[in-house]
Amino acid sequence: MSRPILEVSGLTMRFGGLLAVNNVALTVQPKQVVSMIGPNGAGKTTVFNCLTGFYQPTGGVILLDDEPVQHLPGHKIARKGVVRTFQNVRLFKEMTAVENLLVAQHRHLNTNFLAGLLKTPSFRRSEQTAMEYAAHWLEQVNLTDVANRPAGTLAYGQQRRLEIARCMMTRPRILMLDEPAAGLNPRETEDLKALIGMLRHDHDVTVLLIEHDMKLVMSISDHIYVINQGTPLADGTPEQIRNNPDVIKAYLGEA
Ligand SMILES: Nc1ncnc2c1ncn2[C@@H]1O[C@H](COP(=O)(O)OP(=O)(O)OP(=O)(O)O)[C@@H](O)[C@H]1O
Repeated sequence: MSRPILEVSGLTMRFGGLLAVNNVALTVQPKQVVSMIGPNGAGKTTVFNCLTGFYQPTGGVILLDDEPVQHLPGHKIARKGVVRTFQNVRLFKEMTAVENLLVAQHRHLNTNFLAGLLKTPSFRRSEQTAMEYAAHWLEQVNLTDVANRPAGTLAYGQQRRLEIARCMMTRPRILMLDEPAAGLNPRETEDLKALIGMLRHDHDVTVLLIEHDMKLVMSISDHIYVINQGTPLADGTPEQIRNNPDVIKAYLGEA
């Protein structure tokens, strides 16, 4: 097996008297789809917030390609290729779908002020490349037809796909999706599943998923971590998790 792209040990996050994340460990191999499940308030989003530098964890080690990153701010972690979506869609609603993708591209653009003012050939080339890349991703997520519509007017499932495309504009290595199927109908969830599979197979992306839709989790994950009240309860393949008595009792029994 290759070296883990992400290895988390002893991750702990305390908010005053509340231990929201207690000694969580995760090992993620490149190109895997790894899911985190657990009831509401289990601490899953807090783990995401620690992994993306939004919170500085109270304790623990986060290794990205063997390099400790638990002390780094969010923008530095993003630069290392870790990007995420949020539970609630966070698009620029007044901007068109394609504009939403172009704003994510700024790091790869030639943003030299003078070059932009003078519209130098290299600036134009970099603008052209950004536009082509945005068109590519709109096509990949099947949104070419609505490229010029304000993002806020798109159907919910389309907005979710646009968010993923926006993440992909930054050429991530790890894509973290927080409840991407929430609010989707069964067909949109199937589209999402196909999209995640395509990202992994065609774009070498590693996917970390928080999701309550057990059918999706079971069908797409290589490995699943179960968290309960901030504490790891079990981890394993979908088959192992499906047959784990503690998990059945705590979660799957009601699904
Ligand atoms: N910034 C914060 N300050 C104080 N408490 C917080 C903060 N963020 C999260 N919590 C608390 O930490 C616990 C874990 O919350 P978290 O959102 O991580 O759970 P979750 O598993 O993602 O839940 P859900 O499935 O509902 O999204 C909750 O009790 C929550 O109220």
